[in-house]
This record gives sequence, structure tokens and C-alpha cells, in this order.
Amino acid sequence: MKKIDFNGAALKGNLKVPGDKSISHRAVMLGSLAKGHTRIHNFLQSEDSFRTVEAFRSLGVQIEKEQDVLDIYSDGWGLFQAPTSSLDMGNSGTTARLISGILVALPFETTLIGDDSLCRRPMNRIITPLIQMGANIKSHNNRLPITINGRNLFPINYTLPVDSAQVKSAVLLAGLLTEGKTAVTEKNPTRDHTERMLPMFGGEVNKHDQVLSVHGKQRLQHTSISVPGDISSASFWIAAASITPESHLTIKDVGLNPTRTGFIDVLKRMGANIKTDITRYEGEELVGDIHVKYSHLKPTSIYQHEVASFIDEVPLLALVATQAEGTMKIKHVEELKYKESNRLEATFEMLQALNANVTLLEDGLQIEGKSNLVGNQINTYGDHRIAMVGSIAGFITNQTVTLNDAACINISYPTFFDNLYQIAKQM
Ligand SMILES: O=C(O)C1=C[C@@H](OP(=O)(O)O)[C@@H](O)[C@H](O)C1
Ligand SMILES: C=C(OP(=O)(O)O)C(=O)O
Repeated sequence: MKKIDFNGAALKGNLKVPGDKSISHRAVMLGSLAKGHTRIHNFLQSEDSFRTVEAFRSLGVQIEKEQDVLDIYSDGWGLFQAPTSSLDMGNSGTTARLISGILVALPFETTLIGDDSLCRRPMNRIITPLIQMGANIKSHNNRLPITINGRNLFPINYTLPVDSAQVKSAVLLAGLLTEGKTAVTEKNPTRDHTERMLPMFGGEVNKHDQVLSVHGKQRLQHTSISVPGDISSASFWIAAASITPESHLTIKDVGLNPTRTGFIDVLKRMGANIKTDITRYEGEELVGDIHVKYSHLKPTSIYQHEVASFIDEVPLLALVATQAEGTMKIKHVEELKYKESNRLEATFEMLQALNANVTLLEDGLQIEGKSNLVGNQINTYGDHRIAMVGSIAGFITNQTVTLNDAACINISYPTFFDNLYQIAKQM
């Protein structure tokens, strides 16, 4: 149980959020596939990103950690060893789906297990294309645990049936280890960190319109990666400052990759006062500062093509919509049903518990704005993002918000409450 009551406080000052989760996972994966010593700075120290580290250690890669710096010493993927036990993916969908794209092409058997939440999430989205490449995967009804018997694969041209960076990356990684040219077509853009990072390791990826392709058996070389701040973590503060009167906040050194900044774009359409200053590139990733001030908000429409660029921020957007002037429909977000919890239902339940006027749609939520939220008990369903959205609600509810479980926040943002206490100032 965690009680949160920030009514009457505003968000003020400067802060930095920890390293990006998606980029941290990929840096460990590509650093392990490459030969030599790769150093990663500002690595996200969270339960999910450590799952990826542990998995590659089990494949024989030497990975050393000193605070947020990781040193990876690898002989390259050709010398990975069969793990002596199952690889535990914990709660991490990204680890499970991306590593599957690697394991299918390696000459040994691996079993992937995960926690209850991960064992409920669909794996057919990666199993289908990987089996098309010739992979041998046994699953429980297309869910974890899965057992992979690695072997030589053949390249495919695959069109993503769902907008998913995890599926895109799994196929590209399998393609990287497979003779010939593997191509993936996406209907709408999804986060492109894998494609941006590969050239940092000397790899080549081609992009023509919506089609990405890789040639297999490329030689990857060690490098050094500096991970930008996580825009998904920064979004909690962007939202909180936008809806809490008298707030004025700067979040520094955040990744501003355009495939990830959809939340800022949507909030700006709602009239939010947000300015971004791009200060530099870290590798191929844009990095900058975000300045946010409280402002009056109005509803906007949500389009299918942009949803992937803020998919993890949708529960937060729903909370923001309770404070806008009018009715807002958040549509095209059925993918939320397949995250750590059914986030569509968990968000609906949370907003109802907080006294908002909200309707569950087939593919989203309809939210009446200008709600006076009332603190209540929130069931987080063990989902880190739901727990953090519930905490942010504590800035605008007139009574305490109580989370049944806040420990799940360690999955992506262990320093969330430290950051919260740093910037929440009683007025
Ligand atoms: O590739 C990634 O790092 C991620 C992709 C998204 O999932 P999908 O690919 O399932 O949309 C996102 O929800 C997840 O938090 C991280
Ligand atoms: C969906 C998420 O992560 P994953 O799919 O890696 O579990 C998330 O972090 O919100």
C-alpha cells in the first residue's frame, strides 16, 4: 500500500529522468552481439533492463556494472553458449520478444519463462514471422514459456499486422543472423531505436519509405553508447505539470526521437504549454530539454497513425483528459489490452474510482473533462505505468490516492518517488 497526497502542491524546478528503457535493452543486445568491449553510459537501472543483462550473461557474455555504466565484453554472437537453465524474462515484454529474434538463429535450445503478467501476453506476433523464417519454437498457446531450438533460418519479407517495434526488431535481429536480405514493412511508424543503433555498431540497415531491410551475417563492432533520458518517464512530469496549477518545470537531457514524442504532440494540440530544445545527438538519437508550464487544456482527436508514438503514455493521456474543457475520445488504442495489464480496463477502473466520468469503448476511452477527481484506492494490477499514473493523480485529487502496490514501479522507474519529492513544492 502506498498513500499519495500532493493536493495543493505544484511541480517546480529542474530534473533529470533515468535512461531510456527501450534504448537500454537494445544497447545490451547489440553490445552482446558485437565483438569487443562496448561501454554503455546512463544505462537504466530497473528490473526490466536488468532482465536483458542477466539473459545475455546466461549466454556467456561478460557484463560488468558500475552504477549506471555497463561494460560488455563479448566474443560476438557466434560464440554464445547454451544457457544452463531457463532464461527468466520477468515482466519484460521487450526482453522476451527481442531476444527470441536472436535465439531462433543460434545452434542450441533455450526456454524462456516469465512472470504471470508476461505469461498472459501474446507471443504469436513474433512466433508467426519467426516460424516463417524456419524457426523451431514451441509455446503454450502462443504464450510463455516458449522453447526455442535455434537453427539456420532463411530471410523473409514481412509486413507487420500490428504496429509494434518489438515485432519489427525481433524480425530485424533474426535477419541480422541469417544469410540473405530480410525486410520488414510497417504500416505506421514505430519506435526506431534498433535501426538507429545498428550503424553505431558498424551494421547496415536500409530504409525505403516504410520498408526496412538488413543483410545477414554482418560483422558488428563494439562501440560506446550514451542512453538519453526516457521520454516515457519524463511524460509523467510533463502531464503532472500541465494539469497542476502554478507548475513550471524543466526536464533535462531527454530522448526526443520523433517516433517517441507523440505524447508531447498530442498535449500541444490540447493547448499545453510545452517547449522542447534539442541540444544534441547521442549517436543517432536526438536529445534535449523539455520546458512545461500549467495551462488550460481542450480535447483533441487521436489518429491511428500516431498511436505507436505514445502507446505507453495512453493511460496518462486519459488522466490529462479528465482536466480538459469538454469530452475527449481516445480511440485506436486496443493494443493497450496486451500490455503488462489490460491497460484499457485498468485505466477505466482507475478513473472511475477517482470519480471521473469515463466510458469504456471497444478500442479506447471516452472521458468527460473538467472532472473534480476524488482520491480513492487504486488497483495497479501490478502494472508500473498504472501505478505511476495513479500517483500523478495525487496532484489533483482532493483526498489521498492509495495504490495497492507501488513496488511494480521498479520495473521501469525505480527513482520515480525520489524525483517526485524533488519537484513537488507545497504552495
Ligand atoms: O520496442 C520497445 O522497446 C517497446 C515497444 C512497445 O511495445 P510494442 O512493440 O508491443 O508496441 C512499447 O509498448 C514497449 O514499452 C517498449
Ligand atoms: C509495455 C511496456 O514494456 P514491455 O512491453 O517491455 O513489458 C512498458 O514499459 O510500458
